[in-house]
Amino acid sequence: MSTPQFNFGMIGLGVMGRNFLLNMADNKFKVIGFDKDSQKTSALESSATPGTTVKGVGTLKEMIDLLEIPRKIMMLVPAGKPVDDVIEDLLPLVQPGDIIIDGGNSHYTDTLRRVKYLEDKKIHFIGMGVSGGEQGARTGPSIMPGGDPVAYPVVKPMLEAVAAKVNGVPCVAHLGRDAAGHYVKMVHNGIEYSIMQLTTEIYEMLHKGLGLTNDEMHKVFADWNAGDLQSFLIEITADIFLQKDDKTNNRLVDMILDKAGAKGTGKWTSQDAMEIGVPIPSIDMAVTMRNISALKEERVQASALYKPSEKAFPEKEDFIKQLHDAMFIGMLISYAQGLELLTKASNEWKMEIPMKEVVRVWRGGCIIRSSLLEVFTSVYGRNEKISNILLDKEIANLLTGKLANLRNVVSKAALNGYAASGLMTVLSYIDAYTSDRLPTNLLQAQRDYFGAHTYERVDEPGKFHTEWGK
Ligand SMILES: NC(=O)C1=CN([C@@H]2O[C@H](COP(=O)(O)OP(=O)(O)OC[C@H]3O[C@@H](n4cnc5c(N)ncnc54)[C@H](OP(=O)(O)O)[C@@H]3O)[C@@H](O)[C@H]2O)C=CC1
Ligand SMILES: O=C(CO)[C@H](O)[C@H](O)COP(=O)(O)O
Repeated sequence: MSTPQFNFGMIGLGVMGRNFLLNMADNKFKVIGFDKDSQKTSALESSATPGTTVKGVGTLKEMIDLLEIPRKIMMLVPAGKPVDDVIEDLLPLVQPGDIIIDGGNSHYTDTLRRVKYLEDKKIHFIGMGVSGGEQGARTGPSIMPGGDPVAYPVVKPMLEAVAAKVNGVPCVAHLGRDAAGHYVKMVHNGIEYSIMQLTTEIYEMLHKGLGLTNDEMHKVFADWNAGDLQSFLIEITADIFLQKDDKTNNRLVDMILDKAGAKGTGKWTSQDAMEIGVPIPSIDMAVTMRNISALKEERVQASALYKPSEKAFPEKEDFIKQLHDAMFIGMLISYAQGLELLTKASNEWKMEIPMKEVVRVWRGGCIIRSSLLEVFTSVYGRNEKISNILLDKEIANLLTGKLANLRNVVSKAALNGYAASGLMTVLSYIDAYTSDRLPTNLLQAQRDYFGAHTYERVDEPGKFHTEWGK
């Protein structure tokens, strides 16, 4: 048996695993990697920074023998069966006290099951969200671990070393019990879906409505990124407009088919929100719009039957300002809905998620990092138990001044045939959430009429039933 000399092992050396491991090596940890694709394993060492200690091995047994005890082994493999396969492969090799980390986008219920399964075998299991994509994993991701309170302090110094830093503080924290880390990452992705959907709607109106070129749209998004919309997603959107296509010399964005892919985290966010009754319509709509985008052939047929082409908007500068405000409110509402889901799911599923830490950890490294997260950190600093950040006065002030512009954008989109479903949903959500009397009294009357479901009254407590029409 070889002398254990390595600090950390990684299984899965694809986009995320390879980069995360090289980041660990850059931070002076001695690391070892394995992938079932032997080409990825052999490519690992040659991509390491000179002077760092990185080893690729051909079997898990070699990795296990070379790791110091307790072993710290992370996997970044696709969610689902591959995670269970890796666990089964590891079980005959590891020993009680060893730590396995799943850093992929696993469904939180799978993580709960795995925590229990491995607990019985005295193996620590940490479900951990990682965000930042390829570049983030290499230079500093946002890291969202949860679960095992005994194992976390053991890996904490390593995670703090590789995480993104904001003002010198690492973007990692223990985010709650059991599967909380994966729950937080799931909702992070739901928010990501919503913000991305909104940017597509703004793009459509800038491009088709105002006739802006890619260069002009680059400038709009770059300007926005220099102001109160500063965020990774606005920044990369600005970049995307400049990218040339190698094959045609057109801009690449114009050559990409309008069919969105999805790996599932957005849908899971919506499913869980429905399960526990938390309204997150902007995230739901973003999932729905990806589904509509996938119906390309049907859309082409339908457009020949129904669709008048979108009309141009006359006034340019004013409308760009209105679009800015619509995007700002949309981004804020995407977070508000996701954060409310986290707050309520934390209670429902007893995860003890520290909300102030969540928004702090999201400030750097992750796909949804933005300057708004600084504002939310202050909101949770004032009241960590707040159920929805819209109930905070500072947030209300930020939002109300821009609301008229969102209304203008939504009404122009509707009148001119733009499918701005995300922005429309944002506006309806605000109007409903801030309404002290919804028309739901009529709905309750209908339920009682046909099903004797009873209703409550405005003037008296209790449940009532009426023999309607008698
Ligand atoms: N890409 C991204 O931006 C992000 C991804 N994630 C999540 O991280 C995880 C990994 O993603 P990503 O790196 O993009 O995926 P990749 O497909 O690029 O890499 C996964 C690697 O794991 C290997 N693998 C699969 N099963 C096993 C196994 N049983 N033993 C050893 N190796 C195995 C795969 O090999 P093979 O190809 O031969 O199957 C592949 O090389 C996923 O859960 C993903 O959702 C999270 C944040 C961002
Ligand atoms: O986790 C991520 C970013 O945070 C991954 O990039 C994920 O794949 C994005 O989700 P989808 O593929 O469904 O768009």
